[in-house]
Amino acid sequence: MLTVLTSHSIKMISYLINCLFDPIILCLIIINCTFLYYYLTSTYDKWSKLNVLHVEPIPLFGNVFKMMVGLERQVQLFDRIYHRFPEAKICGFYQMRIPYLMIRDPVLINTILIKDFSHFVDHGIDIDESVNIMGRSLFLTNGQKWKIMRQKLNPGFTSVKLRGTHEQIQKCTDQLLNYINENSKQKTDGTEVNKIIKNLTIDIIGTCAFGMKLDTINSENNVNFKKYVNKLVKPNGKLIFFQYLLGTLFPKVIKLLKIQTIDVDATNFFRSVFREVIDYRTEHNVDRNDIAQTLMKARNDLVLNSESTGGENYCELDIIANAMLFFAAGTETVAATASYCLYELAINTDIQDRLRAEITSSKIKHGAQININNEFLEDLPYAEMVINETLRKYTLFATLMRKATQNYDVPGESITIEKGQKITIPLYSIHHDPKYYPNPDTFDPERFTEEEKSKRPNGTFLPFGDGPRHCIGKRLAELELKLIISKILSNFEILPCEKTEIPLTFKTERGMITSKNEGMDFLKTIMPPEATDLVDYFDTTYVHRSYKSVQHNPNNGVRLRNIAPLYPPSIWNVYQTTLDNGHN
Ligand code: HEM
Repeated sequence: MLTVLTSHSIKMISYLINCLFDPIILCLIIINCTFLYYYLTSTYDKWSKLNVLHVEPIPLFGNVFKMMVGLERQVQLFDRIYHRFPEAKICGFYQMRIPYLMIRDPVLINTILIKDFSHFVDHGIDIDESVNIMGRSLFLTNGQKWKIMRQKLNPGFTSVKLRGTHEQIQKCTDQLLNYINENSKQKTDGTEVNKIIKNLTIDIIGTCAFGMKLDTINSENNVNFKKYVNKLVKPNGKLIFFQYLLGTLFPKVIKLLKIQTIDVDATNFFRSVFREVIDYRTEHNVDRNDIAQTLMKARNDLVLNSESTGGENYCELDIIANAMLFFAAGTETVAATASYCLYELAINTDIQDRLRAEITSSKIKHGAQININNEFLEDLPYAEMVINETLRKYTLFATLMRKATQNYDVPGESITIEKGQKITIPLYSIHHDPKYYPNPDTFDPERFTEEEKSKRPNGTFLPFGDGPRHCIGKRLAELELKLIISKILSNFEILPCEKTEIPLTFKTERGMITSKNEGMDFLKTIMPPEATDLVDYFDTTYVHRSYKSVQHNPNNGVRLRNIAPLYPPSIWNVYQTTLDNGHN
């Protein structure tokens, strides 16, 4: 058998070699290669013609060779280009054969995102909606179709609407606390914080966007939900290969091939779930004033009655795509940010202590010891500083993207950005530029005091983007983050454990910068049982830890005096009384 195969292979190879020396075939190969070479490099003179500073491209790869062969991450590529021209407002590079313009100057960024937004409406990612339903979602739709859909969905994310979801979100975070509590009793070597917060965020979007109680944290019944959300957010080899690789080189061929790049089962699953929600709500006259209701109203206005569609056609799939997008965009992002934040709090206990003190005092001030209320959430300035610093240091998306939808004369420069030009705004690099953030690798919430913020130009802090196309879920994400952090810190002390990776290493997955070894995943959460009497007072274990350190530390008192100013007098008095009453 083997001999037969080998003799066949030899014949085949010698036939091919003969072909190669056939003058006609050789000629055809040379013509094709020349044509291909010309096609792949024909765009490479764009930036030199326009006198834009740029990185010299190499055939086929442009400037992304290192990234394509795995020698650098996407964020490193953009950072390399950003630092290559430190004085330039804009610079050019080539992603394979496509010329990109990087906007470096914060003032220009601000103008493009906000004042001159009408010239840069689109994200500029072309995904054929007939092969991937996500092409219909808000993130990927363009022009007028995006504008109308965004107007319809915006009302679901206003502060007033979100207030209506506090209770739902709070119930989910309570489940999280119970889970951590049980888990930390059973597992003493650390809690997989990131994993359980991911489940929590699925529950939160489930309740807010679908009006469903999923309880992913506790039950394995929701394997379907977990499975299909994962399919939406996990890297999809087919999508990367056909859409991003071949699609960049031969967009027309890929359009013709119509290869499905999204899991059809996931689409069908979300479709049937959303249908059930619609049927249930219609039948039972449920009007919950939540995001699900906003989606249903959009369906009524744009699909069923097709009023105010400005000539655009919408169908049921457009609505389902957005429900799916909320899961894809609203779960991993919040979970990763919350986990990074807890990681930093675990290794910076002074920040953890100060934050807990603020949470405790705000709870008492606003009577939110049992049920968190709106006044409490709005009175957490230090928590906002800590969250902003997390969003800066752990910028999830390396860049923002835009495409010029009209010709645009760059103010103060002799260059016109042509209609169709793709633009990159290097978020990560700006958030880590020592010019705006000295010692950028240090976690320092003080960068976000009002005074420090006023020293930086607009356009230097954009974790959610900016302007009319900024992240629609920004308020929801901030609300979730405050709730998650304040609930956890009120009940647990967070410490690094053996599995915690210090410092963290990173990778880029699905365009999102994530920790490589899930190193921020494992943290120790402790709630010593003997602290419960103090927990009654403060709903926190902070006092217990200080109290313990007082007990065991020969210099006791010193630490207490040091931390005293962090507490408002009311709390400090109770604390002292507790110690005086014999706990010391
Ligand atoms: C920490 C959490 C989050 C971060 C850092 C984040 C970041 C971003 C960024 C950078 C953009 C692009 C904005 C631009 O182009 O100017 C975006 C868009 C978007 N985000 Fe978020 N996001 C987060 C959470 C959420 C949540 C919770 C939801 C929804 C439930 C959500 C839904 C969306 C949607 C639908 C878009 C597309 C908006 C449009 O094109 O009109 N995001 N997000």
